[in-house]
Amino acid sequence: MRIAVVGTGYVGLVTGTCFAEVGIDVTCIDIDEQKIENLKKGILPIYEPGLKEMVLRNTQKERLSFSTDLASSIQGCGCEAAFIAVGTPPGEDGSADLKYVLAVAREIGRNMTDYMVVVTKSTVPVGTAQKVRQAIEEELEARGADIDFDVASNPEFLKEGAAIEDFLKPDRIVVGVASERAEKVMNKLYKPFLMNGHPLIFMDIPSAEMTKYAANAMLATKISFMNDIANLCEIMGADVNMVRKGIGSDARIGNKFIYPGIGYGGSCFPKDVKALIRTAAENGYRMRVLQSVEEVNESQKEVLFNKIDTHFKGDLAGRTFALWGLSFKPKTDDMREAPSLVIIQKLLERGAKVRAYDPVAMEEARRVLGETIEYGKDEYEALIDADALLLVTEWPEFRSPNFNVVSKLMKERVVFDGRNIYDAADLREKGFTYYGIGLKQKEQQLKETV
Ligand SMILES: NC(=O)C1=CN([C@@H]2O[C@H](COP(=O)(O)OP(=O)(O)OC[C@H]3O[C@@H](n4cnc5c(N)ncnc54)[C@H](O)[C@@H]3O)[C@@H](O)[C@H]2O)C=CC1
Ligand SMILES: O=C(O)[C@H]1O[C@H](OP(=O)(O)OP(=O)(O)OC[C@H]2O[C@@H](n3ccc(=O)[nH]c3=O)[C@H](O)[C@@H]2O)[C@H](O)[C@@H](O)[C@@H]1O
Repeated sequence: MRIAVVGTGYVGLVTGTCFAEVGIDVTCIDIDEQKIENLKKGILPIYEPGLKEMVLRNTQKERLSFSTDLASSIQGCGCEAAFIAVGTPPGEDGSADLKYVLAVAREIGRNMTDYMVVVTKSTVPVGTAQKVRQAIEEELEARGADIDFDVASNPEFLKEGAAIEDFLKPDRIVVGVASERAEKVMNKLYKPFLMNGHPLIFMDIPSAEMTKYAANAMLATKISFMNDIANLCEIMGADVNMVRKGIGSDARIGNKFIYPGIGYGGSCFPKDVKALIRTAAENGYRMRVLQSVEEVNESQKEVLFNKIDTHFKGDLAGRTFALWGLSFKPKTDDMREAPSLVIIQKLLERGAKVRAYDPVAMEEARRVLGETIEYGKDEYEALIDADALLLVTEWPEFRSPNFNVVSKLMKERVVFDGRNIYDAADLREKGFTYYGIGLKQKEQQLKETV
């Protein structure tokens, strides 16, 4: 079986490589010539655990190849499906910008020679597959070509940092189709991934498109809800870690995705929540819950900075802050909508200095932040003479540092833990002033004043 995957970013590259891994012949296509040249040499554009080895293995076995030429990847080569996996960034009004998706659809229409299923893998609003169909039909008509084709919607649910595992062993695969022929092709493609009993759920195309937004919106809602609860815990003298365990053991609620923190980031939750709100507004409906989800998230990104500002009584100019973790979450180099960016910007605005360390995102951070901050060679170097440590991304290597070394390196022993990964009592015993998210700050303050 042969397929083409257009767009070799986080989703396209993982999708193409995982399909190749199960024996399908895949061509990954991108308009970025440098990216394709690098991929041909085994240099990956992104950091994703296990991906490089898998790319190399499958290119060596000649099941996976890279090209900038979409035409030759779909013409007369028995290509049964073309996946569109390009970006759908937010436009100015929050709606998903479909120009990249539709540009690919048009190119497919200009070049296809035989029946194929054109699959939208990108996250796109309801109605997009229909627009893809129309774009292809217009191009075929302009060519005077009478070629049968189908469109399908196959949203992707992988998480960065665990993308391969998520793709190979998905909780479910959702496919929206409008014909039996398309269903057959998609069934054949995904059969190898169904060995573990995970369901392949076929549905109509609009429902598949909506499923993706509903999933991300629900996950974002869980996070904002917990952040709201965490903030209230702090005010009332409760401990959100206890509350999290208390509610998470109810199977109806579940113990996953209820960790409070400094707001959700990344390329998807922020943009997809905005896009769904926008879609609803365009159709005369107000997504009241999601508007609040977004509002809570925006203010949550400032929570750590506000704690810092309060602790230092507004006197931040000239101080040095060590920041551990720059990427929006561990195991990725992705800096898109990372809460670290908000914290850094606020500290710099107040005349403070930031020295950061991240195991893999420093190159990407340099691209975004330039030399506005300093970069440590490792987590300990970032701490030298720092007024406080800010734990921003919970990379495994930050979980149990040697706090004796930490305290010797720092000017002041203050820790602001944006992910609640440290034991508050233990750190306080070691002489640190410790701030987490939603912890018993009130009781602590009371104790301190007695
Ligand atoms: N990043 C993630 O974890 C997930 C992303 N998604 C969705 O998947 C889509 C892609 O996201 P990412 O992979 O993160 O994007 P990305 O920005 O990492 O990659 C997109 C790629 O498409 C290429 N491209 C743009 N126009 C093209 C064209 N005309 N022809 C060929 N290539 C073209 C770009 O050069 C880039 O390499 C988005 O809609 C996103 O919402 C869905 C699930 C997970
Ligand atoms: O559509 C997408 O692109 C993807 O978006 C998310 O994946 P991702 O953004 O890679 O990362 P997550 O692990 O979901 O984390 C998102 C954000 O939520 C935060 N988060 C997550 C979980 C939690 O309990 N608390 C919390 O604050 C993380 O720190 C991070 O900033 C979804 O989890 C994927 O299913 C989806 O495919």
